Amino acid sequence: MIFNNGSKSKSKSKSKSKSNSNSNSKSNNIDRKEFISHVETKKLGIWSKIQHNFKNSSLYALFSRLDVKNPKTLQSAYQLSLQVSLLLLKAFITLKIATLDGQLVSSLISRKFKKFFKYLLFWLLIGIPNSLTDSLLEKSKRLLSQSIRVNLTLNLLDEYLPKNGNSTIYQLLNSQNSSINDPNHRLTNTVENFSKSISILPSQLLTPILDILIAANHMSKSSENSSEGALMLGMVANLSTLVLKVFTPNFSILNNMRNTLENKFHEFHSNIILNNEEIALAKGHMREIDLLDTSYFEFERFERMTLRRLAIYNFAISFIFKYTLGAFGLILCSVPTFTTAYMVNFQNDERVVSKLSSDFVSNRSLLLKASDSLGKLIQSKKNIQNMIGYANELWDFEKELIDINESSELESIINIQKISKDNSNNNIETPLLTGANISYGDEITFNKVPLITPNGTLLVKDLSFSIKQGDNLLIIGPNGCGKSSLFRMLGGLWDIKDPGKLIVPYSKKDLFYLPQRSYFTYGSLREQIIYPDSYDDYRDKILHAKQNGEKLIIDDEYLISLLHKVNLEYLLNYDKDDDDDDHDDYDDYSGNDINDNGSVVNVIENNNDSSSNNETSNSHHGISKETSCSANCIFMIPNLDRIKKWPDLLSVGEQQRLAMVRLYYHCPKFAVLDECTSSISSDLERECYKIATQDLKITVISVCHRTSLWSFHSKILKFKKIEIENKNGNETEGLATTLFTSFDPELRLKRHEEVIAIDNTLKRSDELAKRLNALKKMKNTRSGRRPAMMYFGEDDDDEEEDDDDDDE
Ligand SMILES: Nc1ncnc2c1ncn2[C@@H]1O[C@H](COP(=O)(O)OP(=O)(O)OP(=O)(O)O)[C@@H](O)[C@H]1O
Repeated sequence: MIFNNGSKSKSKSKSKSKSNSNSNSKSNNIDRKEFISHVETKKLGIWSKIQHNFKNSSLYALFSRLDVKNPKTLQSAYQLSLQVSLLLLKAFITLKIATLDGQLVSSLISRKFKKFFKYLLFWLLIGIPNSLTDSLLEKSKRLLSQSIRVNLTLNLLDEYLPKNGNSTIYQLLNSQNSSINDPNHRLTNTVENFSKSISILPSQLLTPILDILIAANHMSKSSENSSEGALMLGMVANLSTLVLKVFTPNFSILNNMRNTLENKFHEFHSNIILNNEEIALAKGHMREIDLLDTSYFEFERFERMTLRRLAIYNFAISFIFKYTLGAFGLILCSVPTFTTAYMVNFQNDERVVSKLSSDFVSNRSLLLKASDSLGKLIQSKKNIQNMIGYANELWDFEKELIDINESSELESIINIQKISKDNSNNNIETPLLTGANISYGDEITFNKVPLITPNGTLLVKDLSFSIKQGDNLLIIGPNGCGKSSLFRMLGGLWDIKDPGKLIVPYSKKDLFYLPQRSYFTYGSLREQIIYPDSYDDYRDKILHAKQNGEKLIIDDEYLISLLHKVNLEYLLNYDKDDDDDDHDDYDDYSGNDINDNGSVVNVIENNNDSSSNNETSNSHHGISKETSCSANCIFMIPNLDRIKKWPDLLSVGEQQRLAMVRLYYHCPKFAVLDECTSSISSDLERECYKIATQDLKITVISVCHRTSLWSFHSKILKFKKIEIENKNGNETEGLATTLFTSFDPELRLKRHEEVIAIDNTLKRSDELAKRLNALKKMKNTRSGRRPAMMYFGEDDDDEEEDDDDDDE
């Protein structure tokens, strides 16, 4: 089988070539390379060609990434060799059973009952190893599939969520060049399907080959004309495969199409789950049903088409291999019987008849099995094509992840080398940001940084500002001008393009980001607060602080005091009655178990080390025996262990307050607050800012619309959109400019209020001027008195006259 994804990359490079001339020449280069390699492979022999193509295949690339010394890889190799041994054993048993079948018939015909029962007993006994081999084979297939799956998943996850904290997922999902939009599907379904198809491959290939070899060998022993017969059988089999090609669909393409349609359907469902509240409030059910129906209908139509083609294919396989080849096999088996019967001196001797019957029965059973196996061998093409499809999908995914990570790793290495040269210190943590235009310091400085979106839209030509610790910065500007984009650059999600330079703190813990809606996980309340710290980090920090005799120890009590500060202490007793149910619901999810004190014990850790029962029964969140005594002192307050669906339980305002607690816990030097308190009441919002800026001395860079927060800032960065004339001479909104200055909140607020007052007065005077005009018009109409109408009462006229008097 030839594995090649060359055509895919060719079409990919072709599509890119349309977009610009650079990529055009690049794709031409790729085409030329492919052409040269194609010519080179043509010169090679068949075996070398297979080797060459295999080495260029996704399957090879995928497996070459696996670590050979990894226990999981060794386990897979062990399962594979076990499966091969079991298959050989199974073939041997099949041969024995076929021989026994023949001997049973022979003893029956010659009426040797003793022998018959002896063979019957053998036949029964051989059933034990046969059944055992079958069940072990099934088990080894599943274990092989499982170990391949675990190995691949771990490999992919290492690239997907790299330990160095690179924002790989963001770049994968937001990059213009990325073709991956279903990483979840690839990480789950595709990996599972791929592992399954690999695990059944040895038995799919080896069993039929062994069956055919055994049948050929057995027949050659029992018949004189076996070589001619085998030749004829080979020719018929060859002809059959040619006929079958007509009915065989391309399973790889079918598989890819199924995945695409299934993904689309899944995506619509995920959207509904994610936005359930918005859809319910907007009463958008019918619209969603339409979308789901359409995508399901497409999927269903495709499935029906596939089933139709599969039915024809299965019929062809069954008829051609089971019956056509089976019938031919029967003819071959019967040849020795007939040739013996027509021999000149043939006597109807019982011994000869029983020998002929025995040979016929064994040959027949082996040949029928072999013809059936040949069909299965042909059918394994379907599995191989599917497997190649899955391998392509997985390798495309992994390659994309590797490319993203390698580019940022290279930058990271360069930066670390730069730093270690300066500091002559080799043991340096990975920096907050990496890149050619990044340097480190105790400040945040943007120097002529062009603000460009990933799809190339220029938002601000050159953004420049600089803040040091204590310079709280307020960012204001109209919607869509690029305020959050600035934070994306600061967070390393978007590149800093030339000639821009960015100075940031080196350590990751010195900058913290709080968006309008923070991320909360299913888990304990403590986990929500300390995120992204793990329990180990939390414990280490406490132990470190205690060892160094620090005054402030950030432990459970401190967390509770923080919750008090933002009026969230009631979360400690949240839904107390439902606790048991909730624990039941989420224990499985978190891998945690609740002990008698209501604190959490990590089940995974327990399972990992079943030998140390005493150790783990005392353990808390994976903390080992040595530290278990201190663990009891660390996880003191069981109420913080309450596991809930926090994102669903909390209102937006509560989530924002909890996010502020998270900020206080981490207490970074700098914090980006992107409208993160917009749903908190004004008084509490001021209190939250006061704690951050004045009590904890966190330097904030905030986007906020309420003037009540201005007083916490000493610098301002103002975005203003500039109007650009387009070709038609119309003005359109385009770039934004920025102005960075010092900020006197009191003065600014006074001016702001003055501006509002003047604005209101102007508006009022406009209204008064309009009213005056209207009244003047009325008066002019009055002076040219219209004739009184028949149905106007006298009173009306009088009233109008009174009005006129008043006006005057
Ligand atoms: N991932 C992205 N890819 C491409 N363009 C983006 C991306 N994210 C944002 N943009 C575009 O960048 C522009 C600025 O967006 P940004 O989120 O920075 O606005 P903002 O000033 O924060 O607005 P608001 O006050 O509404 O939050 C918008 O036109 C938006 O469409």
